[in-house]
Amino acid sequence: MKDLKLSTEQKAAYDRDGYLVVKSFLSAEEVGMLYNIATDDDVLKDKAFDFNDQTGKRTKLTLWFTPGDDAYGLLTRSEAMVNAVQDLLGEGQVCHFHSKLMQKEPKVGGAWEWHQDYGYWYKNGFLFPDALISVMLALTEATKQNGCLQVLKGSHKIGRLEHSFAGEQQGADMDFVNVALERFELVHCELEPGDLLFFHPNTLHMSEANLSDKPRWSMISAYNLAYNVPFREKNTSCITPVQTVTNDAVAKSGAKGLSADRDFLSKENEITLNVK
Ligand SMILES: O=C(O)CCC(=O)C(=O)O
Ligand SMILES: [Fe+2]
Repeated sequence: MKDLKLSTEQKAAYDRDGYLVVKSFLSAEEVGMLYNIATDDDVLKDKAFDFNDQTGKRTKLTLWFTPGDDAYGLLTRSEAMVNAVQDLLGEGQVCHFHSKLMQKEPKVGGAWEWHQDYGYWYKNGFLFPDALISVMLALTEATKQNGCLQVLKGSHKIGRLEHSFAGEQQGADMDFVNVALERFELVHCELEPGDLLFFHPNTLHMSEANLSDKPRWSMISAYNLAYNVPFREKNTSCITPVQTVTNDAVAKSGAKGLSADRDFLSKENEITLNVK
């Protein structure tokens, strides 16, 4: 794992563009181990649920809140990751809101409509979007062919847009999205395994269905600063400061998978499916 010391230029790029790519954060061995856990682990499979797009295509995802001492928990608690998040979010105690393993399978992996993550998190009752961030870690390569993430560069400056249901997802108001598509540059965030993509909760993003014959797996972790106390979300991980571990913890974890007694999200408890 690379010790991420973000430069002033990288921080400025995040503030200006609403996203930042960091190449080769994990070594090939580390990302190989994480991908093997993701594909072989029965707990991760059992706790996965389908999230359907508008056309009925599905993305499997497994979401948990509190980071443990398994390889994924250690990764999200690593000093490198937490310090990078701290650099981008500024002052406050860094907390892990949740991580989700996105399993976009060949031919069936669904699309994600244009949205802002704050379209969801507003419904959880978070007041301060600037205190939240998403970090995508590529476990496989993500390309145009297998449905990599697309962002509108600089669109986080718009502020929160209205969101409504698009399948089971939250989609941003398309009148605004269509204008934003004319005014902001569209960037395909192609990633290699082990790369990171940080993005602001108001950055408009989407991804196409995976019609290729290659899987597109990734983990998306969301972090929050402790002062940003949500009024609907009942899980306390988002206001519990991360207990950091050293950067070699993942490599030393012995490929430990998630335990079944973690606080996994079930679909019935997903707030955005229940709040209008
Ligand atoms: O994995 C993707 O393509 C996008 C997922 C996403 O934007 C989300 O879960 O909020
Ligand atoms: Fe998103």
